[in-house]
Amino acid sequence: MIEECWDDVNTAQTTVGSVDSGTNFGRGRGFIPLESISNYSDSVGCRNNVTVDDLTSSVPHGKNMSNNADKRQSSGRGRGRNRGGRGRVGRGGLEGSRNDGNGLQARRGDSKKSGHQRNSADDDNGIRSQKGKDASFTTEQSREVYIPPEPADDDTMFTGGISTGMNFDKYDIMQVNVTGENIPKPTEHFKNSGLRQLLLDNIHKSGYLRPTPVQKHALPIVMAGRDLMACAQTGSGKTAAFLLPMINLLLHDSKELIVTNEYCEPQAVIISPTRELTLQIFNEARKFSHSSIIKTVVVYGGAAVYHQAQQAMKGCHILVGTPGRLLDFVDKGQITFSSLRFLVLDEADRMLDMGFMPDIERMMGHPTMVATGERQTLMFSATFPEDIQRLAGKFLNNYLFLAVGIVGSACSDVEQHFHLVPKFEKRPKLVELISEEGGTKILVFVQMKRTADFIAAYLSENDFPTTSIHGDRLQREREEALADFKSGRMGVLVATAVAARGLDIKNVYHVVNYDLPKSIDEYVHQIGRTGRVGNCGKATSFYDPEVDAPLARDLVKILQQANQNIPSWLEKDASSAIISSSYPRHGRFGGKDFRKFEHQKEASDNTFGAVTEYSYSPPRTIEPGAEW
Ligand SMILES: Nc1ncnc2c1ncn2[C@@H]1O[C@H](COP(=O)(O)OP(=O)(O)OP(=O)(O)O)[C@@H](O)[C@H]1O
Repeated sequence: MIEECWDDVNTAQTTVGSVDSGTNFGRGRGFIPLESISNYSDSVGCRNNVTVDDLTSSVPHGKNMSNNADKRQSSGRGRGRNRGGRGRVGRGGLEGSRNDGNGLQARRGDSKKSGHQRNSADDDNGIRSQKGKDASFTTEQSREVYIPPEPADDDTMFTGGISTGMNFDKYDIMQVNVTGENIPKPTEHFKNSGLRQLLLDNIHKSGYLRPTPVQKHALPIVMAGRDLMACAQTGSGKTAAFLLPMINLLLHDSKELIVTNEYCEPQAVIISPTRELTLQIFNEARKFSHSSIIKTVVVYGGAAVYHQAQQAMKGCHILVGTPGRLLDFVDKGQITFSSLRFLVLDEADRMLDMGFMPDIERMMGHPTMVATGERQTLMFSATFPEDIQRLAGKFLNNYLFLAVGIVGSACSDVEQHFHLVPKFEKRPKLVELISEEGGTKILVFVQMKRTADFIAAYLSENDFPTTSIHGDRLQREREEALADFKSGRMGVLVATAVAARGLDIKNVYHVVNYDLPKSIDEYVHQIGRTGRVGNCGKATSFYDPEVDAPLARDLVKILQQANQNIPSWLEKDASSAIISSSYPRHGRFGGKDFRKFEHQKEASDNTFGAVTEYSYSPPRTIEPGAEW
């Protein structure tokens, strides 16, 4: 596979950490001229053209398609130019691909060399192709050999996090439940948590003053060597909750790092569902282990395999990866699990759903995988449906279950608004909303990749600097889009579900669900991109009764739990809604550990070492609305 990639280097356009200069706001990198995707206006916002069904097919319908292709080729702007260029010089060129009229090429054909199907939906729209693996490994997308920029290695790595907001103190009154045997006591402060000085220094440099509830509980649990399934609301510091104690143990009880010319044996593997989240966790791990001997490597789809292999072959204690790319290295014997001490599934419910479970099972069943009980397995998410909890149980050993707040509930710092908007009125409504707010730091979620491009182009044409992120964009473009949004170069980011989970972006004040997701859990994650670490945020959702009615009941429940206003029309829809069979039916609001412990009721003294349930009830309920 590496040879294949080297071949790519010779034949395809090579990008080494490139950030193109772009042009003006709205017409810089990532800008697609609206005229080149004019048939999309039919699909997204106007009547008398294509239908929702059309939107779900792989290429758009409409007779303008070939014209658009021509325009795209000749316009020479934005992605059309890049892709045309790649097609010309890359192996196979444009063969086997067709233009989707959006400045993008819908890829067709096979990838027989790898046995993988070409499919770009590895982490898109919450649905992952069974065939796709981390499909970018072998897709046409990877023909641009992308080597990501070197990660920061100075003090700037400590400045990326979000500063705590006015509601940070309210974390202390959240209800926390820990169930399982022999529960360690929570720690109140970082300084007496038992973390090593190096970690305390890095925590301090990161601007953390006090641990969040999930950190207070997870730190001693992980440091005690226990397995953990943890659920805490979005933006409440789950990443540090597993990284800090893990790095502490890797340093405190250090073991020889095993690496040869052929393979590397990481001591901790962290798996997450999307590339950008994986990259973010990698940077967090580097930040917390800064100035230590800990080496961290990242592997994810869409970036050059040979480059990642080179990094891994230098040896790493911590390996962060997306499942597909990680498995590819494992299959080639370049990464083995023989020295594994920690296995972390971030966004664990997503990692264990139907899309990713086969990959996870393959890893868990790998001949080199260390058995449960001999490794520590940690699972974290803001949502943890009961049926997924049950599935997860087989990968854990006598674990503790930690729930901060109501499992699967939305962050109460996010003000949630709903507008009844039929699909043909969404576009003007979005422009109205964005105009009211001056077009800055607004994250817009859509369901379809092509909708993302269309809306991004449309907003750009209307002088709102906008970019997009979705599974059909090249990895370089995805990372640039995110960087542009983070830096404020682009005020609006239109995203599919690739950006729904985990991404931690400063100053996102407003999330707009242009399209509501199909599951309530994804809704919780999407609106959780704002209102993080005690900051207030706002989420506005366009509710199209024709499409979204099956979600109404769950939405009402989420709004009730977060003490939010519930529009009467939504309540009405909820009471009359027939739950669609396409909607997940699992116990979405399973608020507790599904396991039953003998003596669970009797154990109320919370004595260290003898407790089966540690429960702390706050003296008063949280009423976020009162302060807004
Ligand atoms: N104790 C703390 N004090 C101050 N800031 C913190 C603390 N812990 C974490 N943060 C910051 O809070 C932000 C959110 O953290 P993180 O991304 O880990 O949240 P999360 O719970 O994993 O969210 P999600 O469910 O969306 O993945 C980050 O910017 C992080 O740096």
